[in-house]
Amino acid sequence: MASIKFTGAGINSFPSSLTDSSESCRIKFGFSFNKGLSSTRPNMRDLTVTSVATTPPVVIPSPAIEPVHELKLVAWKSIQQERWEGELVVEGEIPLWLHGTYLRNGPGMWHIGDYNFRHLFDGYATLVRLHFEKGRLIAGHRQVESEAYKAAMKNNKLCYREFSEAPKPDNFLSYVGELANLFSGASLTDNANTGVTRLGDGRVVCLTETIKGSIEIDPDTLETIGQFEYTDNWGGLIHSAHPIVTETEFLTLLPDLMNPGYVVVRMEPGTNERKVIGRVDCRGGPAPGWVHSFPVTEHYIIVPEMALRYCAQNLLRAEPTPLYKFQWHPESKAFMHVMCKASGKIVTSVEVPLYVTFHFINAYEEEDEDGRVKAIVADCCEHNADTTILDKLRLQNLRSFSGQDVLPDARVGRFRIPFDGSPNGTLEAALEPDQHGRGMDMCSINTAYLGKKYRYAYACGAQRPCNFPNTLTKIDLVEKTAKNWIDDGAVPSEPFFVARPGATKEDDGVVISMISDKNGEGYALLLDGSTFKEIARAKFPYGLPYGLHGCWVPKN
Ligand SMILES: CC(=O)/C=C/C=C(C)/C=C/C1=C(C)CCCC1(C)C
Ligand SMILES: CC(/C=C/C=O)=C\C=C\C=O
Ligand SMILES: [Fe+2]
Repeated sequence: MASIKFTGAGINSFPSSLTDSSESCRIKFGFSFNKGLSSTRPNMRDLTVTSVATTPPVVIPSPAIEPVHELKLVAWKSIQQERWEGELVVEGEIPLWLHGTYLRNGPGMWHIGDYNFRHLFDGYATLVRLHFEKGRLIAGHRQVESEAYKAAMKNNKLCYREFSEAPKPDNFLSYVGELANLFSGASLTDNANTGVTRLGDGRVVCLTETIKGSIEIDPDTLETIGQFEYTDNWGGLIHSAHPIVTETEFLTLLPDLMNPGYVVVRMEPGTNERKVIGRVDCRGGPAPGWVHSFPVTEHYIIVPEMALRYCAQNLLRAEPTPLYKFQWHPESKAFMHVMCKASGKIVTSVEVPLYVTFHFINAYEEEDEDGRVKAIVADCCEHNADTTILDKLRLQNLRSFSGQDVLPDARVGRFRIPFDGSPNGTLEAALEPDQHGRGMDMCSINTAYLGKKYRYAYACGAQRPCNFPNTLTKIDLVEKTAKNWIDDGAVPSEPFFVARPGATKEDDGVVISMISDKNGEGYALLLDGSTFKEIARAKFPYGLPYGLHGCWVPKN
């Protein structure tokens, strides 16, 4: 394995035409869809119901390997049927101004037949939709029909490389073929299971870390429209799972594994063409740090270089390592680079304390009394430079909570990146982590404050003991306090803030989350953005898987 080397300009330099793959293997998937449907592509309208009672769930046969402590919680269990839609009964009051659709994406099916996936991030994407109108709530979910998902259904086996799972080669020749496919990108998954975003032009795209896993969907029917194809010649295989998307642009980072660095690209609404803003070379090695997300300010793009780095050898392995496709290189140090958005020039690059993060929360520029930028502040959900969080997200760990407090501590990590030429930046907790139970991930802000000085962040926190963040928390970065919401034994998904139209206060709006409760059921929850008190909830016909990230599609 060690003798295999990447050749060419970089893993992100292969032409995208080579990354496409056919549905090479076809057999039936190991469970049936809704009753009465003969086709594997049922029409969404056939499934629409007006009352939750009319759609009995189709139950999937139990997985072959049962968890040690069987929980009723369904957050980590595969979705029970491919799709559903119906109106939910609302307890409490949905504000009449809330008009639009909240979409949430995330891994929702973790098995193929009787083969069980290992890691949370391996699951096939399940989209959930909450449509709010005139105080009513229509909900639905549907699987994203990626090539990886469709091939698994047809062949009853894994056909593409997922986050931790890889197809098993039958013999040495197919192993060599598999390696070739890895270099060309053909074997990488397009399972767009991380998030969903609404582009400035209104198109809605599901995303993951592989570029081919950018899939356009219809926000009304949740139907898969097809692969979102980037028409530039940049090609490339991987990008950040969390682009920065506004009404005027789509910004993302393309890690270059061959010549360690990151290319920063921008795409305008109405186009599929990414244009290069600039490039930053890594200061540590041997490979770029993992960039699941990155922050921006009004004038700068911050490129994080984490010591948890992509690892060519681990990319080639069929069996997962404790750090999956990554390796921890504390000796290589950690850095934050600041690129000017207008010129693409690196204005400063500082060494920072070691850190581990999936999610940046926000960043802003700090000015001196003459209005000159003196520093950048960038906040993230920081796991105390402890990489074990990745392994804690293995399904076996998530499914086997025994009452022990096994969730590693996390905090709001605040970087300060000085502009005075100092070689170092700082990283400190922005508030006492006990305020949010030392759990911290899956964050959102009022998007009107993106890149600007802000006060509030919403995230999942912890009430200990726990094995996963189990509260919703509203962080006040000025008062350095948190308000926490909990339903004992439940797992809430990412709290998503939607501002009230016309609001002038940062926290004037609602927070949407979906809860998987201890009885195996689930409900949509609305909290008041300011008081953080419940204003409405609506039970789903059956509990849904955890899910990851969401977006808001306003109705004009
Ligand atoms: C769900 C989530 O948050 C992250 C998903 C990450 C994925 C699917 C990463 C996939 C990858 C490969 C299949 C090979 C190349 C590296 C990497 C991008 C990690
Ligand atoms: C759910 C999660 C971390 C929780 C830890 O406390 C990370 C998800 C990352 C991908 O979006
Ligand atoms: Fe994420």
